[in-house]
Amino acid sequence: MKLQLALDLVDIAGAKAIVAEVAEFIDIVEIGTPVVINEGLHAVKAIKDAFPALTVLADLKIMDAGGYEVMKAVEAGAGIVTVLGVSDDSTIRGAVEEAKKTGAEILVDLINVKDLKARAAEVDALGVDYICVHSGYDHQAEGKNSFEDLRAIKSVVTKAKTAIAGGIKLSTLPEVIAANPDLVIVGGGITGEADQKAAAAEMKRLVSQA
Ligand SMILES: O=C(CO)[C@H](O)[C@H](O)COP(=O)(O)O
Repeated sequence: MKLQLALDLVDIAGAKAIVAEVAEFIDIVEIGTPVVINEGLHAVKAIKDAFPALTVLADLKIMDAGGYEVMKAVEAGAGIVTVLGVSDDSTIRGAVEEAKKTGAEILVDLINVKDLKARAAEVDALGVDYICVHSGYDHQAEGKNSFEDLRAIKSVVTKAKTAIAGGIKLSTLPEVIAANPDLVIVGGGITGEADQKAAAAEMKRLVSQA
């Protein structure tokens, strides 16, 4: 089981500072959608240049032009790029085809998908690398999480790795780990802590035991 740090509410300098603190405890660093909106793909390049050993995930939440947008993110240094599960199959196919040219990976984010099991099975058949259940900030504000959703998609996904994101904290991590995802994505559960290094270290310890 791997641990991904999601960086959403920082600029490039802030992202570098946090990653420098916790790099030894994370497998993947996510340049979150708000960071890409603010800074562009320069943020992906800056983090990959500064931390070449880390896989950088570009959370572009692609909805159209999958091949082209994946190409640009990979050029910037992304090893994983996100595409929305609600996008058309042709968009996901284009993203997968482009990623395969360079060995990059595609994570499909099922945020706002209504029939999770059906879409997860369809997306799995398209050859994506990760399928992620996700309660975004707006859903978290309504008190939702994706723990049950993870169990649901794990019953139908046979090829892709599974991932979970959205409001995961140290206190809820054991419940997440019990559902056995391949990848746990944590943003505020690390970045919002006074001691980010200690939070990341403890999360890594728990995830590594699974
Ligand atoms: O993609 C995102 C929001 O759309 C976040 O990166 C993801 O939800 C993880 O962050 P947090 O743990 O703070 O919820």
